[in-house]
Amino acid sequence: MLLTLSDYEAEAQARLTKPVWDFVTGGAGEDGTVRANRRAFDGWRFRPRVGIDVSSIDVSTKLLGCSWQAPIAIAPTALHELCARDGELATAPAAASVGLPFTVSTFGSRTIEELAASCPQAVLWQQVYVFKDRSVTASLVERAHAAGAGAILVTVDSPWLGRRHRDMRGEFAMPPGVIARNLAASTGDDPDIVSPSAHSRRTMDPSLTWRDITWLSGLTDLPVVCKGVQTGEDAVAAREAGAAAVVVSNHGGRQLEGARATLDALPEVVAAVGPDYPVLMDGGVRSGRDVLLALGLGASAVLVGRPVLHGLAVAGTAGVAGVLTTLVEELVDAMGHCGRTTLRAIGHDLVTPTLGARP
Ligand SMILES: Cc1cc2nc3c(=O)[nH]c(=O)nc-3n(C[C@H](O)[C@H](O)[C@H](O)COP(=O)(O)O)c2cc1C
Ligand SMILES: CCCCC(=O)C(=O)O
Repeated sequence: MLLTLSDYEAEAQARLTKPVWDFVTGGAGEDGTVRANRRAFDGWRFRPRVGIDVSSIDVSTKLLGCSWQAPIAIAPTALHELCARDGELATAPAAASVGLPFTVSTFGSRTIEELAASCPQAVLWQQVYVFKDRSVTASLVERAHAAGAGAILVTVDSPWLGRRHRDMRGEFAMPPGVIARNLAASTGDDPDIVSPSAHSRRTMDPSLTWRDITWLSGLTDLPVVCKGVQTGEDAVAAREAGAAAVVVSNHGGRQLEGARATLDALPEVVAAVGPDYPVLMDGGVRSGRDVLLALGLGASAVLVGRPVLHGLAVAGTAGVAGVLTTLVEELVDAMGHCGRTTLRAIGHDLVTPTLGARP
């Protein structure tokens, strides 16, 4: 029975080849930060209130110029065709049916134009990297705008891709026929991503600074969101560079082994930018209760990465819709039991450190 996101994960593992499973699941080094992201949620418990009418619960929100049915978006992950034949073409209708934004990766196996045409109801965001060749980044932004995207997420944690031991030991190579078509539409040819790590060394720009974010913000009227911020200082710098929001993210533990859990970094970031600036987070969110803890610690919304790929591998569109619906239903359930009927009613008083879990 597919009751929880762990059920989808186990079923996905049974369906994917080992190299693809390792690529999706793995992180930098020995996966220490991947585990930290998950464990951090165990460090917090709820302080439920009772005596409050919870017969009607509204988890919808307005953020970054669009309406969301719940404070959850799909994080950008490369190449959905690794997990399902139609790739992102299967993901977009699931996001649209649940009413949540879908961030298309630079390395999407389908172009943002194809996705916008095939699923006009979907709220699509475009993730970009700052490439050495700035014209490729600018082209991604321009195409996203023309395709009707709602926001640009610029990933700032990737001078190159992290040292991912699982992929290095398994000598991961992209399966033949899996093509980064979204990037290809901006470079004009099929980018050689057989080794993602080698491709990143050739193309991603390690000289990226906040000046580049200012440049990027000047290219578009769309909200620009900085993804990959892990400190209060950098959140303030992102805001000064023109970002409309930040995503507290360590790239799902795939970049710096030893980075702290994102849930642990979140309160510092929220304190630095104040309550009126949108702070999103991702990394290890695997239930609606996790979503609620993140909101209690100050997040405006969360993104989910791997669980969407698990849903895709299990049952395409229906699988992704199942994963997203589960998260929303669990969030509503937990809010009711906590005596909270709207997102506005969620504050730091909702959470308390787990006794014995923290020094
Ligand atoms: C297979 C895979 C591919 C990813 N590709 C990208 C990408 O192309 N761009 C990006 O900014 N982040 C990428 N990420 C990171 C996700 O956007 C997100 O930060 C992370 O998956 C969140 O953690 P979670 O998987 O625990 O939810 C990728 C993550 C995975 C697992
Ligand atoms: C082919 C690009 C892979 C991207 C990726 O793995 C990541 O951003 O984590």
